[in-house]
Amino acid sequence: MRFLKVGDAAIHYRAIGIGEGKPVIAFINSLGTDFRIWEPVMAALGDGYAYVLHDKRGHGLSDIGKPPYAIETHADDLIALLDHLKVGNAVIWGLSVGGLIAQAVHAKRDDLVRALVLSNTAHKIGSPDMWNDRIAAILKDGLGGMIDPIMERWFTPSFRGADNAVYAGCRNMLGRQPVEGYCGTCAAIRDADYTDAVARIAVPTLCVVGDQDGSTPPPLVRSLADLVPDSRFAVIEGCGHIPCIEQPAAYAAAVGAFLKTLPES
Ligand SMILES: O=C(O)CC1=CCC(=O)O1
Repeated sequence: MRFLKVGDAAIHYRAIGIGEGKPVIAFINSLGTDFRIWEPVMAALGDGYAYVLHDKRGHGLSDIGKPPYAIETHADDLIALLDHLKVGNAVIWGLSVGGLIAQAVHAKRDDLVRALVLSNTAHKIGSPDMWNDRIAAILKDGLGGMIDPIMERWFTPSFRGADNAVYAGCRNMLGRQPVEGYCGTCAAIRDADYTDAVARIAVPTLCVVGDQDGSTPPPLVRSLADLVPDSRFAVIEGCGHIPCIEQPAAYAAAVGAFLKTLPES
């Protein structure tokens, strides 16, 4: 179990295969998840890559620090971790708010970024009213009442079966995130607008989305791809907002095909 103190927060992380000469992938999680969501994708991609995973502050085993956060604060946590691990030139693969954080990492430190995978994300997600309503409701009543509507955006109906133990585990994962940390990251999403910054992305970029994503639907992710110079766009079939859980094999295949096109680092 590894932690790195970054400012006021201990960040929980895992590093696999770093220093072995393999291309490095740094994953960034979505809202309300911890880094275990990447296990099926790492299994599908195999040991030809090195991996860096971390729990955003306010999530998983990381400290909560001082919410509300900014996307740039989340980006600084990953930047500190990559510097600590002496990793440069990594594929930064961000899911949902993780994609916003990936955009911020590129804007701040493009020397760290070999390529971007912007998954189920956008340059701007939702509206301030939507995020303020969600924050107010969760601070008042907790996450419990939000789990069902969030699950409807995360997963397709066929995945949300009562007998699907993985689905049950994902409900537990969301419901057990600290309210202050979850709302802290909601505020970061509310305040983020990378519309101008994404036009300056100068590394190979794949924008990818599930065909039934209820949080960042395909037309929104397509609009992100249209803003990023020379980006690629892919859709994962039979999939909601969390493809690393719902369709890990197809997701790893789509991103793996993109990674194989990258110039040698
Ligand atoms: O909670 C949702 O609707 C899904 C989501 C939005 C941003 C993020 O990271 O997850």
